[in-house]
Amino acid sequence: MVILDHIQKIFYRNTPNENQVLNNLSLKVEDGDFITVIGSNGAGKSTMLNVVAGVHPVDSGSIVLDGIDITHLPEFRRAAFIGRVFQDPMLGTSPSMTIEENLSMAYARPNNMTLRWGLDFQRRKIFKDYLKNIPLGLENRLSTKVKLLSGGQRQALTLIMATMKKPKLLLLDEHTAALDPKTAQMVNSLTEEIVQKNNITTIMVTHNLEHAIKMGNRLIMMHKGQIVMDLSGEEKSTMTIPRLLNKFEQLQGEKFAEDRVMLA
Ligand SMILES: Nc1ncnc2c1ncn2[C@@H]1O[C@H](COP(=O)(O)OP(=O)(O)OP(=O)(O)O)[C@@H](O)[C@H]1O
Repeated sequence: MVILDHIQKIFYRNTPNENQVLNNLSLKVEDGDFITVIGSNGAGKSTMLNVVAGVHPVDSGSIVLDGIDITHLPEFRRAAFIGRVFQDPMLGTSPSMTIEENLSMAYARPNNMTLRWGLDFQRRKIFKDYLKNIPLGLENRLSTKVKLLSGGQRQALTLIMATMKKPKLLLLDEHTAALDPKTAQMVNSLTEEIVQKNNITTIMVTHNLEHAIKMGNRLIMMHKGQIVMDLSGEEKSTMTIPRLLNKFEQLQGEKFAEDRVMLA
């Protein structure tokens, strides 16, 4: 279980540009929850993921994971049990290394954070088996350098690397937003499959309202650094895009047409 308790995050504190981005935000994430997170630009969605991952320190409040207070744990220590996939397919993998070298590094974590990873017949077989699950033919390209892969192939690989050692928590920050719709669908299906199969607790930020409704078991909406809607069960499955847009418009006090929400 992950508990965010009254988190405050202020950028440029005590300056004319002071910006309170997380405003007393509290969230309890149950084991096995797959939460989709929506909200308008600047609502604080990425910042919430970043404070959980330890990228930014919080100004107050606490973060507890499985009963352990990780509020002040550095990012690299949290990386041992928190998997992340970002929007940019260039992040998350080492481009000049081969697919199998990248997988091997991920496989060595969290016990071995050095480059002392090895490749042998058995490991190659494990990697091939992982890759066989994705309809991209990567299982036959283990020695291809990652920089030669498409964005979708890289995101799929990053997802596999982030979940290979079953993290306690998986953070997905618009991880399909930069992909074409068909590839995004493939990566989303792979996400659901991996998350369900391994019962990985997941928080996924998305601007795609259809994905937010269809994927996961819980949907939260953020606005001005707070959670303003938290749906699960039938309330979530019967939610519609027009009703979500309506809620956005009520919160913003204006028509939502100019925001970056996609209706695809
Ligand atoms: N590292 C940072 N330093 C200063 N300000 C930041 C930093 N990261 C985010 N912010 C500010 O925090 C606010 C919220 O940003 P955040 O990226 O969390 O929003 P978001 O809900 O993810 O938005 P979007 O949907 O546009 O990605 C914005 O005003 C942003 O400029």
